Amino acid sequence: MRRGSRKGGACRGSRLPAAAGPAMGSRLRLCGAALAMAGGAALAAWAWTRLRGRGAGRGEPPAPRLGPVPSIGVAPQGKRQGRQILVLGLDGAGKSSLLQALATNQVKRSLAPTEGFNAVCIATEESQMEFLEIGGSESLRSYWKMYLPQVLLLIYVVDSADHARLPVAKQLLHQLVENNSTLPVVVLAHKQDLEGAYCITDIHDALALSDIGDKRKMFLIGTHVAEDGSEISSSMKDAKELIAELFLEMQALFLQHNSCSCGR
Ligand SMILES: Nc1nc2c(ncn2[C@@H]2O[C@H](COP(=O)(O)OP(=O)(O)OP(=O)(O)O)[C@@H](O)[C@H]2O)c(=O)[nH]1
Ligand SMILES: [Mg+2]
Repeated sequence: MRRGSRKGGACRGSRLPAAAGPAMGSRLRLCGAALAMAGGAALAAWAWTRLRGRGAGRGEPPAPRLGPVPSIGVAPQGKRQGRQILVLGLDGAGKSSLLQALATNQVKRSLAPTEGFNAVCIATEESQMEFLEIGGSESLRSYWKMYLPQVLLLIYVVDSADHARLPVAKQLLHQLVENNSTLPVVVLAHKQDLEGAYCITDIHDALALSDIGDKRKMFLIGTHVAEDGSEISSSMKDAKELIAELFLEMQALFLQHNSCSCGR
């Protein structure tokens, strides 16, 4: 396996330029520090302003809540169907840290492993995004698949420097989406700040993303949350904008589908 550059940017000696896309056979967009997009123009209009404000309390999004894994079929599922974004990945990949940063625009690394689920809400002018992280430890992975049918979008986080566990991360991702050929997937190649972190091209290869169907929308973005207290990196902002836009798009499709079903 080749080693890549840090910081989620261009990949030294990579076979794929930052803006490569169609040649990969799927609708994957590779996104570096500047969120290079390629191929057909899904998500052309970024709407960062939609993400501002309307959180709980003093305009701040609520802090992540921790809790036990809910029984399947009850909250946080149920009537929230069609609004949730599922966040999965191996333990320690950085899911909670990422969510914290996305919710507050500030970096504050989470240190405690998620022992159940972690629900984070980000309100936008148009909708309310509900992120649901299920912890990545082995005992919790059996719950992952149960949440898939009712979410609009899957965010899959990998620790780009955890080379040894990339094959496991790949296997789990492939198992997750094997029976769902259209669920959009955003892969976050996280911890790009770490020495030895694989760049997005290497992560693309290690996860065999080309093999995950050609019907779904798929994106790969390098991210990191570097320093406590600092503002989030531009790649994190790009990821947030991408997720918000994709979420709105999928929610519109979901509502359209539901109203058609009701009219029958
Ligand atoms: N260097 C570096 N460390 C990070 C980054 N993001 C998170 N971490 C650290 O990685 C460790 C795990 O982070 P978490 O956010 O708890 O990981 P998780 O995926 O939520 O793990 P589980 O809840 O156990 O599934 C923590 O010590 C974080 O401080 C990053 O971008 N760079
Ligand atoms: Mg966590």
